[in-house]
Amino acid sequence: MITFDGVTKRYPDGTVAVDGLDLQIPAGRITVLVGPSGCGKTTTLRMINRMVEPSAGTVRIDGRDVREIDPPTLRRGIGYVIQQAGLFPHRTVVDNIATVPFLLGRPKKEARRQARELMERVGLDEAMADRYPAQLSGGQQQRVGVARALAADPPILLMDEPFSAVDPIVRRGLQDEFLRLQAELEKTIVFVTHDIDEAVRLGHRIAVFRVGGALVQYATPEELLAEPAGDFVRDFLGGERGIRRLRFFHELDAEEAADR
Ligand SMILES: Nc1ncnc2c1ncn2[C@@H]1O[C@H](COP(=O)(O)OP(=O)(O)OP(=O)(O)O)[C@@H](O)[C@H]1O
Repeated sequence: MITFDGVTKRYPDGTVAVDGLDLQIPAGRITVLVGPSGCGKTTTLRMINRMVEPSAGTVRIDGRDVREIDPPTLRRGIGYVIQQAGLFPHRTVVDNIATVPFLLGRPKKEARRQARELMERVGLDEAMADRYPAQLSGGQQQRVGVARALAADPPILLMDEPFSAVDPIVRRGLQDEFLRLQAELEKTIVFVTHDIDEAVRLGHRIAVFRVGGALVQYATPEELLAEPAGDFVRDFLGGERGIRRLRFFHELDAEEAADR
């Protein structure tokens, strides 16, 4: 469990990016942070792995204040995936994925073998292994980014708009693959997006923020769609809320039917 307790981030220029945040992020589930541009989603995410330090309040992982853990140790247990994947351009796909195991001193052969296994897990053809990032499509690059973040088998994964740079059809494929993978791995995932459809599709819980860094609602997708907390959330869900709701329950029915 990741806990934010009265967390505020004020940048040196006075911008309050996150304001008095109390939030409990459950282990083993997908929690989505959603809201308009500049509402503090990325800042919130980065306070978990100490890329950003809070101005006030405490972030804890399983009860332990993250300030007590030095950043390299902390980050070994936290995978991080960003938009545009952030791959090393001069390393092959397989070596990009094996980066962290290499750093941890695992033998190269073993790390590469594991990287190939991960490629399969995230749906990448093994023929891609020796290519360089520039020789891949945007969707393939994102898959490499996810595989790389999983390589050290961290219990926590932070994902900042990981699927935003690809077209809607590819994005849908990545989301499906991601849900399948998460059902297997049960990581604690914190996922940032500004796309409410993506939030509803992926999140077990959704935290809706507004500009100024205030959390306006924290709920399951069902609760959010059925009872948006006020005009801001209602407007953010948009006029198509009824359609989204139908689609959401329709997908849920389909999944349950498939489970039977
Ligand atoms: N290093 C910084 N110095 C000053 N202000 C910053 C810094 N980083 C972010 N901000 C400001 O803090 C606020 C929140 O930014 P943040 O990136 O957390 O929002 P976001 O919700 O992730 O936005 P987006 O969806 O556009 O990425 C914004 O007003 C932003 O301009």
